[in-house]
Amino acid sequence: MHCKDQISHKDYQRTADWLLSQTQHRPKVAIICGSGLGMLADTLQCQDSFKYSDIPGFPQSTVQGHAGKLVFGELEGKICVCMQGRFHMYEGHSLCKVTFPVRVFKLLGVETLIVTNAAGAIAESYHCGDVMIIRDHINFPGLAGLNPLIGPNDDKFGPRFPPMSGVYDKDLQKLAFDICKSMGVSQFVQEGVYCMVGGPNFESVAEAKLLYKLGVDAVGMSTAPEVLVASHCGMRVFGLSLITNKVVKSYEGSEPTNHEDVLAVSKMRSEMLQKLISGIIIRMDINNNKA
Ligand SMILES: O=P(O)(O)O[C@@H]1C[C@H](O)[C@@H](CO)O1
Ligand code: HPA
Repeated sequence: MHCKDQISHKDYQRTADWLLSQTQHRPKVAIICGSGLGMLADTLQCQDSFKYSDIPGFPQSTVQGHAGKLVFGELEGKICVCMQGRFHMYEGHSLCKVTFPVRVFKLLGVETLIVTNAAGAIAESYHCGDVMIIRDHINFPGLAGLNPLIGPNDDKFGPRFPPMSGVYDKDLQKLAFDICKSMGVSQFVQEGVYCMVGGPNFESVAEAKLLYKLGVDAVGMSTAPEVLVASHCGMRVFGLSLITNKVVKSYEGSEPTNHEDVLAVSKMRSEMLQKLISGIIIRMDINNNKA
């Protein structure tokens, strides 16, 4: 079920070739926008934008706060492609579909993947509106055998047994910290472990307590499969979680989490995230090519 629709190299190539025929942009950086964070794409200049429904082979977004558009453009001369809306396992997509765009990006020539997500705080010291630089992840569905790399390995993308230690690029983490310092927002910045759960329900109190004991700092319903597939095919990866809610860890008197609050907090911090990600891309070491 994780990869019920086995996708062949030709399928990824067909989508990549179509995109290359529709835009002059040749991105080196791809950004996947989390819930309510799609406005990051608005910072791109000279945009070419494609609805997912118009892109051959692309899955469709079904979640509120995920616009369903692929936007190509420039940031101070650096060429980027931005997913305004990602695909989640809980929408019913197989993990091959969830991660389909990442392999298409690889074939477009992308070398660095930036992932963002909305996540709930498990760590006691985190507050709503904090930004967590992802140091590592726990891929719960992956540990249980729901993994996009299950099935015949495509050696053209990467090895059968890819390592997952050190996947989140340390230099980019340091750069992000430095930029936060220069923006004067260090007080909102955390560094920690993201845990992917399957969703779509938010956690029970007992599950939240379990995640706390496991050393999870923030929990969400995405990101790990995309990071896995990007790392498998040799991309550099950087990830940010926007803390949109405190996960309920007590049976006494806490408000339950809801998606509307998640979107409201994303909106509140969108400008800061836009500036941070633009700053990273502008100062990152990348080469650009035009078609
Ligand atoms: O796409 P992300 O991981 O940002 O979305 C999170 C997880 C759920 O899709 C949704 C819950 O509000 O936000
Ligand atoms: N749990 C899981 N996913 C989430 C949460 C949460 O509390 N907040 C935003 N995405």
